[in-house]
Amino acid sequence: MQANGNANQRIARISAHLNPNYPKMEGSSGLQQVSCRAKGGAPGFKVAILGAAGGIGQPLAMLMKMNPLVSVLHLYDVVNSPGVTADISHMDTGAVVRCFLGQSQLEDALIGMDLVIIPAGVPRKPGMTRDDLFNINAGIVKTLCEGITKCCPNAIVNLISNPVNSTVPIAAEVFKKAGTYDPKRLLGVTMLVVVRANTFVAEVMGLDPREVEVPVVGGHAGVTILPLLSQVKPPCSFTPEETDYLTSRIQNGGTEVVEAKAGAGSATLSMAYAAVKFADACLRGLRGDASVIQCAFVASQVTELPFFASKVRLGRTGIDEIYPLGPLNEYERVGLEKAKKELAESIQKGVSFIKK
Ligand SMILES: NC(=O)C1=CN([C@@H]2O[C@H](COP(=O)(O)OP(=O)(O)OC[C@H]3O[C@@H](n4cnc5c(N)ncnc54)[C@H](O)[C@@H]3O)[C@@H](O)[C@H]2O)C=CC1
Ligand SMILES: O=C([O-])CC(=O)C(=O)O
Repeated sequence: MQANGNANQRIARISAHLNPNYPKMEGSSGLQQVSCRAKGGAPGFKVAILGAAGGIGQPLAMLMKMNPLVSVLHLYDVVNSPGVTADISHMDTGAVVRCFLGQSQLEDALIGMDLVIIPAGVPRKPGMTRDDLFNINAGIVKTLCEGITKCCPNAIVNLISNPVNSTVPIAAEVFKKAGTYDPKRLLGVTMLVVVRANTFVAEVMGLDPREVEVPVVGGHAGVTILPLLSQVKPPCSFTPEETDYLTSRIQNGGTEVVEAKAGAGSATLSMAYAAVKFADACLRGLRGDASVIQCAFVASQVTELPFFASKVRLGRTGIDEIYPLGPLNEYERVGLEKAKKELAESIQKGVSFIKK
């Protein structure tokens, strides 16, 4: 009897981890869920993904479940998160996975998180700009960030939802309103353009993309995406034609995928890869690793604009240092002026959405 009692308690505990609605889910087999939870849980960080059932969210959840720095992984969405959680929780890696479904479970999803990754929102279709997503995604980001202010105001936030040039200022205003804003902890994820830039430069130069580092500064849409080809590592020199080709391909990489997917969304797999690369950098910073440097769209004094993407060093409390742009060539100086003009409007649009 005692043994059965303990076993039942274990099953209940396991099922509750998988879905906080347990035992409301009694119709489903508790035993089926026994295999869904790793024993104990590895030491590490607690990470929530908001929008976890989406095109980015699913592969992102899978890759975060594989990250040894993650001990607890909360998967939140307004639809389909139970299926994604059940699926991913069968992976025999250390992180414990928990499901959260619908607005009423948002706060539970966020309590105690160290890192919150937000890929919630609608993606582009051919013919749309990222800014065309503003009307829907601004409200989604606002609601999710209000949850963060209440439940994990000290978490690092990685914001993926587009238009990043406006959603990051929206998040900042929500946090300011709640009195929880710490600019060191809010990062717009621009890693995908860096990943693309490394790949495209490697292709042109006949290099291994893993050995190429291209700083990409500015923002995350069209001309606001400014690759600094004069600062590529290893040092490369490009003809004017190569510079034009690479700049344009990097700036339009998102559109290239949107068009190839022909109405079925935008980049999801490469984005999940980039998001995990970036989240891992944030977690290594939190752990105290030295010299963790990535590009991100952050509150910044690098230019006269209040937000700008450039290289940042990540540490125990988020951003430890924001690096200046370094020497630019004439092509990049012209690009910078164009980028700043569009960025200023997108930032203001985000700020006004909350301040209106
Ligand atoms: N920063 C970047 O480099 C990139 C950003 N994106 C952006 O990421 C966003 C998501 O893209 P996909 O995953 O392809 O879209 P998707 O439509 O496949 O997935 C979005 C998910 O968000 C969920 N969602 C909607 N409203 C929500 C809410 N209020 N709370 C929680 N979840 C909610 C949906 O249910 C869905 O599961 C888009 O805005 C897209 O433009 C996409 C690629 C790159
Ligand atoms: O292009 C889009 O809409 C999605 C995105 O931000 C990217 O792929 O860089």
